[in-house]
Amino acid sequence: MTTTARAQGATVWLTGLPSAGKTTIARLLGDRLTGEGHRVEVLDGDEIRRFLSSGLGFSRADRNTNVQRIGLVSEVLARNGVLSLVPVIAPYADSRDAVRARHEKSGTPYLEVHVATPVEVCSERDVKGLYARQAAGDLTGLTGVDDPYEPPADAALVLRTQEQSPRESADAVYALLADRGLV
Ligand SMILES: Nc1ncnc2c1ncn2[C@@H]1O[C@H](COP(=O)(O)OS(=O)(=O)O)[C@@H](OP(=O)(O)O)[C@H]1O
Ligand SMILES: Nc1ncnc2c1ncn2[C@@H]1O[C@H](COP(=O)(O)OP(=O)(O)O)[C@@H](O)[C@H]1O
Repeated sequence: MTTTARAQGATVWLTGLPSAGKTTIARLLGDRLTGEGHRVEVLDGDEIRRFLSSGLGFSRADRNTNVQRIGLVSEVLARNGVLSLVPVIAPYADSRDAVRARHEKSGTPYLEVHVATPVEVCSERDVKGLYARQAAGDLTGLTGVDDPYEPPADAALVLRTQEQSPRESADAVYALLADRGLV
């Protein structure tokens, strides 16, 4: 057991379109880190929206509120030694920048990972049927289709998941954490 004594936490924010692979990668990575003895939390977007952000929709203002709430929780966890994995779309650069600034203020590591799966691939995967609903006219404001997604200009890592297995993507994030001395 060489890693359990480490108290250094971090936020790893996985940003990308619906069905890009954010949740899959966070869960695989979380399992690996937990198995190695790290303290890990996955702040799942859907779950947060059922509780902490219940009542919020998908307007720009509501998405920003959602992201700031999650950013606050994640920073508190990370500051206290947890590796906090955040698979949340966070489509707006200014929202993500505010989360980054919150972490910088407390000297807490914040790593942005762009799960950069092209929209054509995401809409093929369509894990939750959202792309089909948008195409059928049953849903509007879908990120990457008829709502904005501002790709990060300064991501610590960009994942092209259409060319990788989920395990390879999760391992690439693990390698980033290792490179930063966080695992
Ligand atoms: N209009 C629209 N646009 C985007 N996403 C939508 C929408 N309606 C519902 N959903 C589903 O909501 C899931 C959680 O979204 P997030 O909290 O990550 O979004 S945000 O950061 O607040 O923009 C998000 O989860 P993921 O598919 O895991 O990304 C979507 O499945
Ligand atoms: N390299 C990869 N990384 C992550 N997911 C992948 C990858 N290749 C294929 N997939 C598949 O893409 C889908 C992504 O779904 P999910 O993780 O729920 O996306 P998101 O959380 O971004 O909405 C899953 O069915 C997953 O198996």
